[in-house]
Amino acid sequence: MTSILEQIKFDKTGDGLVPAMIQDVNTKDVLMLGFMNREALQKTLDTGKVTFWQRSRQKLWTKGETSGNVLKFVSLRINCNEDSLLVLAEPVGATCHTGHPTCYYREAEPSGEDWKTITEPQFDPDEVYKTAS
Ligand SMILES: N=c1c2ncn([C@@H]3O[C@H](COP(=O)(O)OP(=O)(O)OP(=O)(O)O)[C@@H](O)[C@H]3O)c2ncn1[C@@H]1O[C@H](COP(=O)(O)O)[C@@H](O)[C@H]1O
Ligand SMILES: [Mg+2]
Ligand SMILES: [Zn+2]
Repeated sequence: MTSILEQIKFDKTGDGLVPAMIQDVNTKDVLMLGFMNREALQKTLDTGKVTFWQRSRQKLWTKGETSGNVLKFVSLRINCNEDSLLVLAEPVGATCHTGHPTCYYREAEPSGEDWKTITEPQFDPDEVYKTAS
């Protein structure tokens, strides 16, 4: 096991997970937030593809395994308290399963009454995530 992993406080919330925010290394856009356990982070480091622990399915999930829209791992940052991660990555295609480049594609102003869509979808989700049946 890589020694940098030893410093990360995976046990804080009792589920062996830390939040992992993904940022585009070039544009600095915030792309998505997922959760990692040791195994997910080790796989990320080993393969160079950002991999999460998906809580509902209780399994490892390499982003892009269906869509091909992977996140190429570039580097890792840790916060002061060592209980969350910032992953710098190079996205291949749009990150969000809605087709938007980032999962954070809606914005509300302080005075606003609704969420405004601030990016354009880059693909049609029905095409990319064809329903298996
Ligand atoms: N592709 C995505 C995807 N891309 C980005 N995200 C973001 O990733 C976050 C974490 O994923 P999940 O919510 O699935 O994981 P979790 O929060 O641990 O578990 P639950 O919310 O399911 O309990 C989401 O909140 C989204 O903001 C995605 N969440 C889910 N998917 C699904 O993942 C599947 C595979 O897609 P690809 O990885 O692109 O091939 C498809 O079925 C997609 O619908
Ligand atoms: Mg979720
Ligand atoms: Zn999304």
